[in-house]
Amino acid sequence: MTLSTGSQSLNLVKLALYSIILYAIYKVIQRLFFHPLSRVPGPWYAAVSTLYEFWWDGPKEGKYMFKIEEMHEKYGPIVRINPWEVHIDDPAFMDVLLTNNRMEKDPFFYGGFGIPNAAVSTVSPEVHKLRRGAMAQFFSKANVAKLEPRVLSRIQQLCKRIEEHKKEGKPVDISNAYRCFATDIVTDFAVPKTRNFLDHPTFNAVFNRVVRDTAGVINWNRHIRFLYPLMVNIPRSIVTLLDKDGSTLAMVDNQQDLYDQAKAVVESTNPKPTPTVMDVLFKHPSLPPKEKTLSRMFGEVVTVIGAGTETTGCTLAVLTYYVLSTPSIFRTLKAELDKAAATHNISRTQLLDCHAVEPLPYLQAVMKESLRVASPVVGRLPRRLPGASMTYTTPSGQTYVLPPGTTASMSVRDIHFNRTIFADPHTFKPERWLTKDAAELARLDKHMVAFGKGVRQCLGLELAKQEILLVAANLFWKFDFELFETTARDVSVEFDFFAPFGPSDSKGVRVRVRE
Ligand code: HEM
Repeated sequence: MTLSTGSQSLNLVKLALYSIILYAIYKVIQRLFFHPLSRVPGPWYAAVSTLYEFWWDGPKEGKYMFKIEEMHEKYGPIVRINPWEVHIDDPAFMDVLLTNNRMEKDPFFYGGFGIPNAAVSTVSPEVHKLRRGAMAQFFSKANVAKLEPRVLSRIQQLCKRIEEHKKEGKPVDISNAYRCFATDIVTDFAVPKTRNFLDHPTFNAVFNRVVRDTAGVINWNRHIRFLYPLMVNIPRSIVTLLDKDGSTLAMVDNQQDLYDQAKAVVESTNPKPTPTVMDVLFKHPSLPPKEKTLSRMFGEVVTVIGAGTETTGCTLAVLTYYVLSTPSIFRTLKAELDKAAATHNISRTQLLDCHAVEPLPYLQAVMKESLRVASPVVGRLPRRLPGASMTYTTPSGQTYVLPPGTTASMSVRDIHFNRTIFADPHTFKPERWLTKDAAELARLDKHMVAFGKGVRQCLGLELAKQEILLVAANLFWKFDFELFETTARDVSVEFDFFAPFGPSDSKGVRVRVRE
C-alpha cells in the first residue's frame, strides 16, 4: 500500500465515523424535539434510543418494569419508555388498548420471543386470526372438559409423590412440583413427546432453572436478534467448551428438543395414539402450506409449552403460599372442600372432580385472587394501531393524541395492583370476590386481566383454570400442609422475563405435610 492510498483509506474511515456521529446527533435531536411523541413526558435518555431499556432488561436482568414504575411515579400515567413506545398506567385505557380487534402486536417487543411466526407474536390481526383459529377448537371449554381425566390422573400422581415425601418426613418442593405437573399435562396433549417430569426425584429442579434462564434470553434477544436462532444452530461441542456450569448446555438442549418435536410434527412421526394439538394444527384444512413449515410448528411448540407451564405453576405456587400463610383462609377453604366432598359422596381415596369443585365460591375466589396477585404474565403488552390515532386523556384532563402506528403498552400487574380498582391491593383477600354487590363484582371481574383481553387473550385459559381449581381443591382437601422455610420473598417478583421470576437464591414455595 502506498502512502497516498493509506491516507485515503484513513480519510474514508474518518468520513464514515463523522457520518455516524452526525446521524446519531440528528436522531437524538429529531426524537427529542421533532418526533410526534416528543410531548409525552419521560426521561430524555429513554426517548432517544433503546439503550436505556436494553441496559435494565438485559445486563440488569428484567428490571425495566421497575424503572417504568419509577417513571410513572415521577411523570404521571403516560410515559415515553423508548423512542416509539408509550406506557400507560391507567385502567381507563384498558379497553382502548386490549379489546380493539384491529390492533397489531409490536414487532420489536414480541420479536424478543424469537418465534416471529407463532400466533402469540404475530403482528397482523388477520394472520393472527388464521393461526389462532386453527388451534382454538382444541382449547374450547368443551374440549378442555374432555381432558379432565388426564388432569386428574396427573393429580393422582402428584398426590402419590407428596405421600412419599410425607412418609420420608421430607419437605415438598411444591413450586417445582406444580411446574412439572403443568409441563406433563401440556406436553401430553399438545406435542409429540410427553415429558413425564412428575416422577423426577427432585421435581426436575434443573429443568425449572432452564425455563427461567431461557425466559431471561427474551430481553436480550429483543435487542440482539440472533440469540435464540443461535441456540438451535450452534454445535453442541462448542457450547460444551464454553459452558462452565452446564446451564447454557441445558438451555441449548431444551431448545433442540423443542425443535425435534416440531420436526416430528412435520415429518408425521408422532408416536402417540391420539393426535396432539400440533398434529391438528399441521393438518388443518384452513391453513395454506406456507403456514405449515417447520419454523411455524417450532414457534407453536415453543409457545404452547412455554405459555402452558410457568404461568400455571407460578399461580399455584402463589396460591399455596397465601392459603398456608393465612390460617383463616386455609380453614375456610378446607371447610368448603370437606362439605363438597360430603355432598358429592366422594371418599378420601377418590379425587374431587370439576363437577364438585367448579361451583365452589370460596375456591373460585381463591383462584381469582391468586391470578390477580401472581399476574403470571407480568411484562407489558404493547400494541399499535395502524392507520388511525389513539387518544389518551389523563385523569387530570390532559389529552395526548398518539399518531397512527404508535406503540402503546399497559401492564397487567399495574391494573391488578391499582388501588382505585382493588382496595388494599397488596393484601391477598379472596373475600373481595365474594361481594354481594353485582356492579362491584362486575367491575372487579372486568379488571382481572391475568389472561389478557380481547382477541389476543390467552388461548389456554380454560385449561389453566381447570388445572388450578382441581389441583388446589384436591391438595388442600387431602393434605394438612404447612409452609417449610418459605416467606413472602419466595413469591416476590424480582425479574420480568415476560413471566415473573423471584430472587435467584429462592427455593420457591416448599411445604411439609403435618401428621
Ligand atoms: C395461569 C395460567 C395462564 C396465564 C395467566 C396466561 C396468560 C396469558 C396471557 C396474558 C396471554 C396474552 C399475551 C399477550 O397479549 O401477548 C396468553 C397468551 C397465550 N396463552 Fe396463556 N396463560 C396461562 C396458561 C396457558 C396455558 C395452560 C396454555 C396452553 C396450554 C396457554 C397458551 C397460550 C397461548 C397459545 C397464547 C397465545 C394466544 C394468542 O396469541 O392468540 N396459556 N396467556
